[in-house]
Amino acid sequence: MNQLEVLRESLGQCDEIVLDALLMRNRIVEDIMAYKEANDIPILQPEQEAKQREWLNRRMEGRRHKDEVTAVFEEITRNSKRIQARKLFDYNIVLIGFMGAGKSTISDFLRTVFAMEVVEMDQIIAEREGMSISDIFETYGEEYFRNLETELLIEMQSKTNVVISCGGGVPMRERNVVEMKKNGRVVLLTAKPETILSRVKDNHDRPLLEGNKNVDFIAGLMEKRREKYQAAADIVIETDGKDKLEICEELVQRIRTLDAEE
Ligand SMILES: Nc1ncnc2c1ncn2[C@@H]1O[C@H](COP(=O)(O)OP(=O)(O)OP(=O)(O)O)[C@@H](O)[C@H]1O
Ligand SMILES: O=C(O)C1=C[C@@H](O)[C@@H](O)[C@H](O)C1
Ligand SMILES: [Mg+2]
Repeated sequence: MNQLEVLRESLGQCDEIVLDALLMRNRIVEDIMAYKEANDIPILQPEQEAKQREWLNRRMEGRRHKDEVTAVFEEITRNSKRIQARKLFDYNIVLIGFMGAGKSTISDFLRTVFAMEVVEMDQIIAEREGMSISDIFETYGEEYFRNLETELLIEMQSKTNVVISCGGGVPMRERNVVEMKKNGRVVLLTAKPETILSRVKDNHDRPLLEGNKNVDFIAGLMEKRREKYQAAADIVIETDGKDKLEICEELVQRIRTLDAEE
């Protein structure tokens, strides 16, 4: 063997070690999940990720290829999260609820902890149409917009492990509820009108609430929608006084219970 062949042989041996270590690591990730489930330990423990990052920083301090190694570990972490998510849900999570209930906040947190893809329905529809939701309503009318919502829900049925953050009016159409349930668990996030007001009062991106930022208006609109929201929901989570970690942990545990019952 010439020197090049020797070096390639060594590289191949390194790849074997990396491959075995990755397979072993993935098995351990699954074992940790199973242990948490069997012992009723919280599934979400974001402090673990921080500890692993600190460990890597310490180990790579002042060493060559720190950025490259860090990038590999980031990808490993992302994949571990995806393995966990796939073990927990083999369907989509559909978040519904009143404006300010926390659909986007919880979607974003689920993306952070489980590396799940997030579909913000309003945002995707606005991007695809090349105009804001208000402009779509004005130009083509509400029926056109509602049809786009239905089509997007149907499109999502071919995917799994996606978090769908619905526009506020999505569950008002019965057909939409039928479509979202075909490959999704529907989670209704609720909050008291006072909580909603405190969350949305300084924001101007919610046309329905502009000029209506008071508890009476919010309570009235919420009551009008309550029945349809409740009817659509597989799970209802009250969010008042809870942070996003508590809400996501509750979501995971309630979904597990629901799956176990079926
Ligand atoms: N559990 C929570 N505790 C405290 N603040 C929260 C909580 N959930 C959301 N918020 C805050 O409330 C505001 C509204 O939340 P978010 O945008 O997630 O609501 P949404 O349901 O997506 O609303 P919309 O239907 O209008 O899109 C944000 O500023 C967010 O930071
Ligand atoms: O509650 C609603 O009917 C709506 C809420 C927003 O998310 C947008 O989807 C649109 O403004 C309609
Ligand atoms: Mg939102």
